[in-house]
Amino acid sequence: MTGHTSIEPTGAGLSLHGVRKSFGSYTAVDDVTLDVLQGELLGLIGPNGAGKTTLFNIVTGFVRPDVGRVVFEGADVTRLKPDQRVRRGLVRTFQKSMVFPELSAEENIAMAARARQGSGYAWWRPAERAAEALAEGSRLLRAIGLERRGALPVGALSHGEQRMVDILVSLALRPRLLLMDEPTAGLTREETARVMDLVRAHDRSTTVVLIAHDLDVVFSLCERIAVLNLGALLAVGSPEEIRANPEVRTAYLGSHREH
Ligand SMILES: Nc1ncnc2c1ncn2[C@@H]1O[C@H](COP(=O)(O)OP(=O)(O)OP(=O)(O)O)[C@@H](O)[C@H]1O
Repeated sequence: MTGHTSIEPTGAGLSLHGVRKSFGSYTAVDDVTLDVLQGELLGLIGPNGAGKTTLFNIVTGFVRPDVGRVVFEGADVTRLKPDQRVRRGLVRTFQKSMVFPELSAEENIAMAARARQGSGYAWWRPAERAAEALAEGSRLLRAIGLERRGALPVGALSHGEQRMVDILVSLALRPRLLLMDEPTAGLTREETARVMDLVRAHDRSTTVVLIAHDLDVVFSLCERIAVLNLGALLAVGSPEEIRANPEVRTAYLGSHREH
C-alpha cells in the first residue's frame, strides 16, 4: 500500500497531497502524500522529530504548508483557518490538557456539546439545549466509568482521569476526523484500551489518526500504520506489513533505541 492516490473519487476522509513544510533550512515535513480512509483508525508513528506533530498542525491549519494540499472529505481545506476546519468536524486532542480545571467534567463536556450545537439550534429553547448537552456529558462519563467523578472539578481528578475527560470533550464535538496526539500518555494499558474502545464506539464513521510513542498501543489498536522518518513518509500498511518492513526497523533502531 502506498499513499500515491488521486483525490477524487476515493473513500478518503483525509488526503494529503505532496505536503511540505520547512522551518528555515530544515524540512520538517517532506513531500507527504497520504490517504486516510473514512472511518479507519490510522496510527502515525516515527522517531522523535520525524514531523508527526507538524503534520497534525498542517491538517488542523495551525501551520500552512509551503507546498501541497490538504483535502478533507473531498473539499480542499488547505487555505481554511483552524476554526473553519473545526466547524467542518476536524478536531484534535493535545498532548497537554485543554479543559478548564476549575469546572467539573460534566460542565466541560456539556460546553463542548453546546459549542457543537452551534447557532443552528433554536435560540428560544435554551433550557432544552442545555439539558441535551448535560445528558451527552452524563452518557459519555458513564461510558468510560467516570460517572461518579463527573461533578468534581477536573483539576481534582487524577492525571489519567483528566486525560479521559480531554477525550470525552473532543468526542462531544462529534468529530468527523479526530487527530489524537499522545492521548493515552500516562494511562494504564487497561485505561488506554477503554478509551480507544469508546472512541471507536462513539461513531464508527469518525476517522481517527493516532500519534503514540507506545508502539504496542499503535500495533494492537490501529488498522493501518503510517511511518514518518526525517519528515518523509517511509511506509504505510497493516501492522503486520509495518512490523516486517526492514526500512522501518532501521529507522527505529538507528535513531531511537528505546523503541
Ligand atoms: N515552529 C518550528 N520552528 C522550527 N522548527 C520546528 C518548528 N516546529 C517543529 N520544528 C522542527 O521540526 C522537526 C519535526 O518536529 P515535530 O514536532 O513535528 O516532530 P515529532 O515527530 O512530532 O516529534 P516528537 O515525537 O518528538 O513529538 C523537529 O526537528 C522540530 O525541531
